[in-house]
Amino acid sequence: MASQTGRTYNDAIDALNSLQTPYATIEARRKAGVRPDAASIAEMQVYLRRIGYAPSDLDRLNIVHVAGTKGKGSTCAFAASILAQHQKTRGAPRKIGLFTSPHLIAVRERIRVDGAPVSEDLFARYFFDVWDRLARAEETEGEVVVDRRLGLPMPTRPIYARYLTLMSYHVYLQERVDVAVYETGIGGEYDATNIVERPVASGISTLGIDHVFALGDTVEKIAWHKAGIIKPGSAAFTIDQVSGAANVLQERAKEKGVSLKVLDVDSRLEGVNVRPDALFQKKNASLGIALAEAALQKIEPTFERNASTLPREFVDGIEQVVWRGRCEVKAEGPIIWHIDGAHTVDSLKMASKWFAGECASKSGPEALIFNQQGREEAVNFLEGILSTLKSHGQGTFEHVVFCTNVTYADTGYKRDFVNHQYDPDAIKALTAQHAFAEKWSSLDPSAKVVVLPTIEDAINHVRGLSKTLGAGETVQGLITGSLHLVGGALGILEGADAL
Ligand SMILES: Nc1ncnc2c1ncn2[C@@H]1O[C@H](COP(=O)(O)OP(=O)(O)OP(=O)(O)O)[C@@H](O)[C@H]1O
Ligand SMILES: [Mg+2]
Ligand SMILES: [Mg+2]
Repeated sequence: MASQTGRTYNDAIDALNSLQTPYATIEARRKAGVRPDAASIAEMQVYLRRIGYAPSDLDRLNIVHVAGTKGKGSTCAFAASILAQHQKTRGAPRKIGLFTSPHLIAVRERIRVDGAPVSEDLFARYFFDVWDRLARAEETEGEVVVDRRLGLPMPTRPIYARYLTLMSYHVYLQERVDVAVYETGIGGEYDATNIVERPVASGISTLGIDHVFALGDTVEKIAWHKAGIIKPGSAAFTIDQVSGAANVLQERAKEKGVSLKVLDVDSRLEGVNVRPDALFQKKNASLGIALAEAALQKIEPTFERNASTLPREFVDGIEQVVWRGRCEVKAEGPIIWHIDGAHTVDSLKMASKWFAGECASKSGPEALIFNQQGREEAVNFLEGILSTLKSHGQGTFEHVVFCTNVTYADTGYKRDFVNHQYDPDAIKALTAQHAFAEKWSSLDPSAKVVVLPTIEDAINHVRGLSKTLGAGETVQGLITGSLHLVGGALGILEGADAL
């Protein structure tokens, strides 16, 4: 039925893709120094009203809000997974929302209800509800100028990620979600998710350097943005941070009259199987626990925190959490794929350390598939990967492949991955990939480095290496550098409908 009206899931994704800011506009803004600011929030408030909601409606969602440079998604996944286990045994929360970004395999995974991505039909319905409401509101109200810097009227609809954020509120309010876990997109203060005024709790995961153009080039400036999700009257948690960042978080919390609780690794995690078994993940889990506890305290008057042991549901939630594309291992015959969406200096070191540990007991060649599109500084991330590997007793990669984020050799991007935000000429010419290759060859002249146009080509190249294996050997493949790369790779390894 939906197809007759031209309003299928695919139609929604096509319409959504039309809301991407084209590369040329991004460049022009960058040159003019236009950054997200308070106007971005004012606009989101107008859009929310135009789709029929007041900011206070969001209170019904009991939002758990998470910002941070790394570990946001994992923290959110832990919190949501704990809540899901609690729901299973105790019937509360009634319905759990989980809003994350970016997506790995399909856009609709960004908006989950009770663990599952919203179905294609529901996604299409809610997507076009919002689409139509925004157009109608503009027709009746006329154009609104919120952005005084540019003096331009607000576009009819917000851009891609902001549109999905707006839509998520519609989905969760309609579906009567009573706890919604929200990952910020970029930063916090001016992020589209920050129109929530009374979250149940805010959590700030590990801070570091990323999104320098939007957020600033020091960890202090970045911390200022992230602290923007701390709200008067709501609980706030973080884990230990580098000192500059920690101070800014505390100052900002104090200004708002909030006592920001700094969590150690939760001692109740002793004996709990946190995967991967790494400090960073235990920090993410600790934050997830505190956030879930805060949510349960709000919605379930009888819930009592037990300071010495974790309830069974919490342990199950942590041990059974699924967060795809992060520290994932997949065996494919003689190839063992290690898949991790790390894309900052620190997280790439973390991923390399994890890979080195996984390879310690294996024999056979190691192969890297890497990309990061549209960020020139990524060429400097390569050194960290190599030195981490070496310092953890692994040699180096025998084979290194750089490819674009284009999924398939024949058909190009999967619809959910169409991206207008990168320089199309650079993708065609494999400019970034050649720069990576040159850098890697200078760091490790013995590596066999190749540049290939698509993810599919890169995977097939590594598959080809298994033909020359000796007895008992496997190829250890690491796919990292970009969540788009990792999502495309999972799609290829698992079939196009992988989710
Ligand atoms: N607390 C942490 N500190 C450092 N690195 C981390 C941390 N948590 C996760 N990572 C690394 O970053 C990768 C991405 O984790 P995750 O998806 O939780 O982060 P995110 O903050 O949501 O990142 P994104 O910018 O992709 O949204 C992980 O696979 C892991 O390699
Ligand atoms: Mg990020
Ligand atoms: Mg994320």
